[in-house]
Amino acid sequence: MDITIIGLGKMGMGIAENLLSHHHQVAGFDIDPSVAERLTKLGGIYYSDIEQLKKRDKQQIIWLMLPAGDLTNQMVENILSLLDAGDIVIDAGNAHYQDSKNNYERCQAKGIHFLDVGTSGGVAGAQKGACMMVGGDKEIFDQLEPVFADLCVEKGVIYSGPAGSGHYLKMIHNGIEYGMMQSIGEGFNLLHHSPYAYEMSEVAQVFNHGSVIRSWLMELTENIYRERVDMQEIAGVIPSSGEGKWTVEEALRLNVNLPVITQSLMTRFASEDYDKISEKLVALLRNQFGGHDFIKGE
Ligand SMILES: O=C(CO)[C@H](O)[C@H](O)COP(=O)(O)O
Repeated sequence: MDITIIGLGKMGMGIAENLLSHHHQVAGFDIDPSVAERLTKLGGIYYSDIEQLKKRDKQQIIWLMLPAGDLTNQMVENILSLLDAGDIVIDAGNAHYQDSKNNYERCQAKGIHFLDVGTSGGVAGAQKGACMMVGGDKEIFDQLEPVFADLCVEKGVIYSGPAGSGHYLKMIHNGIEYGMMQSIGEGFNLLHHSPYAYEMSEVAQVFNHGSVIRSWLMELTENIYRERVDMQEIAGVIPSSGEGKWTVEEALRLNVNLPVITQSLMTRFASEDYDKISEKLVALLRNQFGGHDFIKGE
């Protein structure tokens, strides 16, 4: 099929590569023109101007791979005026599901189809075989099913239901990802403090062979230890892009218990809090009431 990708960062370029390797025609636009060379080398066509979308006289399939939020929503708004009824917009970024429901409605109002696609598998997955969770109209999913089959690993694609359901599923997926990563981090931290001199890469390797906790994250853990990364040189700060927070917000909205994922999110926030006023205040309070020592900062 003929697909235009908007957003040729790591994920968008990976999708372009994957599509081209499956003999689809790919055009692409990105505000950074330096990506043009890579896309053309892969066999795609680079659009230097979004207005080039106007030129088609057949159904267009637009694949958005942009940062979630304003950038994606604004791009949907921008391209609506360039597209015709019957065209298809796919948002395969990490949008909030409510944004996707709104974007679906905005497209529908102009007779344009919209699919929200939660994409997992990282950069390697985008290039070689991803996992995709697709929300929107079933007949549009059915039309594009061969494309999803090409992009995904076997059994790695699901039609998840109406608009928003793809990104909703990806949101929960990422919440689970937070909890799993936090659990691995904590377990290995305890091993570092243990009385035994474990070889951590060997531990990760054995955890990955036949054990209950074998997983891609554990494979990545093994890679990290095999690379002999000096942990002293890594700041213990974990940024987050939003999906974990949205997962916690959804649990609060639905009054659903979510302790592990919530704590994983809070641990990220704590890691980013350089001032640590809460800990400092607690130390000062116990000094005030009990005369307990506190440690002065540098
Ligand atoms: O979608 C992903 C993997 O499934 C991304 O890697 C994810 O967006 C990273 O999220 P965060 O920055 O919150 O850790």
